[in-house]
Amino acid sequence: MPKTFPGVTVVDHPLVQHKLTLMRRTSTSTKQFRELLNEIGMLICYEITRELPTELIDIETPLSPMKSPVIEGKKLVFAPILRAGMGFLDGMQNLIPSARVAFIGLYRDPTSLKSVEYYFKAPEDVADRLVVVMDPMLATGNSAIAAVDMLKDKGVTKLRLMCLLAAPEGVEKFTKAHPDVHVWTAAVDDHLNDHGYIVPGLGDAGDRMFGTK
Ligand SMILES: O=P(O)(O)OC[C@H]1O[C@H](OP(=O)(O)OP(=O)(O)O)[C@H](O)[C@@H]1O
Ligand SMILES: O=c1cc[nH]c(=O)[nH]1
Ligand SMILES: [Mg+2]
Repeated sequence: MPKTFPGVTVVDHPLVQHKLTLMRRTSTSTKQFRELLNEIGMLICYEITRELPTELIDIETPLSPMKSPVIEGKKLVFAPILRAGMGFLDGMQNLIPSARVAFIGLYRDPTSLKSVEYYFKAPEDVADRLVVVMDPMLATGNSAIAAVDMLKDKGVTKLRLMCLLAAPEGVEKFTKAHPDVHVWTAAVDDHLNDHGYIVPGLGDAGDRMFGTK
């Protein structure tokens, strides 16, 4: 039985797991890595939005008028943590084009592993919306905790966290810091190494996406 973590949904759909295996491989190219992250992003977004409220609107089919459900995309904000969170954005915007976008600039200091803020830009009325924070990697949890702190400081109360890979240490720290924010991920791996990298993991997501190493 796979271990379960309170507050975390592991998206164990075979398509997601297959694509994640390809992403983990060292031999996967930068281009393939970006494409796979985008594709997995859409599949995880499908799960994250499963319980979004819908409203009935009046439409006409070729045969008859009817009331039919729609989601209120404008009430959503996608909030990628730069840089690696950008890898989810295209696919998610394809699924929900009317969602707003907030950019959260954070990097992880390689020695202290603390997150350092360098940019924040959100819609003015972000506090009235449901915000999906996106970052493929939840390692120590420091970046995701800081991102949610920044959004809560702006008055946001409805939040979800979307990742690709998490470490048990990061899951524990994040869910303790923000028990109200549910986490979706494709896997919770074994542990963090001495440099704060997820093992077995997939390496440095930002570097693999942008070819910076
Ligand atoms: O849970 P944490 O220990 O905070 O680690 C995870 C963070 O580290 C990586 O970003 P990084 O700082 O390498 O920036 P980048 O995305 O610009 O490469 C990753 O994309 C997360 O944001
Ligand atoms: O394993 C890790 C940890 C932090 N950031 C990454 O990109 N990968
Ligand atoms: Mg990085």
